[in-house]
Amino acid sequence: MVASFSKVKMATSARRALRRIARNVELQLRFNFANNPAWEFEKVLGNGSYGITVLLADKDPLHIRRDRNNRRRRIVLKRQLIPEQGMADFLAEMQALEQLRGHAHIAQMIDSTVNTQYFRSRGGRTVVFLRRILRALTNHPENIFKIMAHHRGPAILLEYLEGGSLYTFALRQYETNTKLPNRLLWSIFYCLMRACAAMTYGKNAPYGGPLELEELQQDEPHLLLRHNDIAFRNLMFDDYEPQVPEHQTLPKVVLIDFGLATYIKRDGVPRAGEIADKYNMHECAKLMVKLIHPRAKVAGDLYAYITNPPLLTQAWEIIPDRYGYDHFPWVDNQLRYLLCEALGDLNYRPSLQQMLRRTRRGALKSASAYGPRAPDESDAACQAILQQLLHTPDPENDP
Ligand SMILES: Nc1ncnc2c1ncn2[C@@H]1O[C@H](COP(=O)(O)OP(=O)(O)OP(=O)(O)O)[C@@H](O)[C@H]1O
Repeated sequence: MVASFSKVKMATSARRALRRIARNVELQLRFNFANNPAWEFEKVLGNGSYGITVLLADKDPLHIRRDRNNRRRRIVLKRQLIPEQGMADFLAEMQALEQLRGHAHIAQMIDSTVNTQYFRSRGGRTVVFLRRILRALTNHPENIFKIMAHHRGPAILLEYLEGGSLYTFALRQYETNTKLPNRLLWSIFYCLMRACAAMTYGKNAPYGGPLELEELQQDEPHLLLRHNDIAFRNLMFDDYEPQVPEHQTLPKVVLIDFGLATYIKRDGVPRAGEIADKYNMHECAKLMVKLIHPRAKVAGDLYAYITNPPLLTQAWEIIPDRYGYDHFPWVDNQLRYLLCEALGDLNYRPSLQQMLRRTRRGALKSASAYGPRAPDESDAACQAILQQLLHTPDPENDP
């Protein structure tokens, strides 16, 4: 009892210390950007154990550098909290994001460096002055590294995904006890499967090119990439895409944060690709169950036997119980049984190819495909729910 009390105390003081360090790094960054003619520090987006993530905006006084929605360009900057700590996480994230650049369901890395000090200006005062003016006019994102050049350590620049995170979405859904339309559930699930497909092959596309919707590749070697941190907070809503049927009425969901990503060793591991796929898909399927039943016990290793189809699964709580009572009658049966399979015994889980096919079919179902027990599945109802769960300002976090 005493030992566990002191453990809690240590964890609390470690958390407090981390918050203090993050606050200091934030102040330092605010100071760095305070009088910069090109970039402005907008806000802190979050911080983990090793890094801080902030939002920067292009000052663009002449209104010549707008984003695709004709708004000010914004960029996400990730940097270390403490020099040398978490270097492996940064390197892992840079490597994975570089390889996956060009995939539609992965956050797009604009640029990265292992050490911002490489960007220190050299030359006399006049040269430095002229360079500053030129930079303010063109304002290449690389300038951000130059602004931080007197700090040691890695930094990553990412495209800003402004739709909000699935964490906020799931939390508000839970708090408001909202039944999600099946179309929204299928659409999110399909995006997650596409993100899993993205992790099977590298694209190494240059930044700024068109994004490709992920399909499994027969001829490419499997990347064997495991994300290791697929969680609501690491999934972000992006934009609607009029040219992509499944993103026309519902926005795309994108995977971020590859700091804990690892590659399965190819040598001597039979079916290593399948193992990587099933691991990533399993994490996604657990999140989907949580969106249907926020209190479901899918976090541990608790499996139960179901009879139809006969299998051991972690998703038993979302289908009718053994007395035939259905707690979630409004949720599409195809979706629920697919989740039971995806969270079933490892040897019987569907392949990524099957998951892609079945989630695509689900995501393309129309609003009228659902019976009277389903919630309102219309475009307007789905958008109203997104509006309520994502875009309503949070008085605590968005004062
Ligand atoms: N490209 C992005 N667009 C918008 N918001 C982002 C983006 N990348 C990160 N964020 C926000 O910043 C938060 C922290 O980012 P990230 O998860 O990459 O950092 P981290 O230090 O690894 O944090 P954690 O360990 O908590 O996952 C995210 O939860 C998300 O809300």
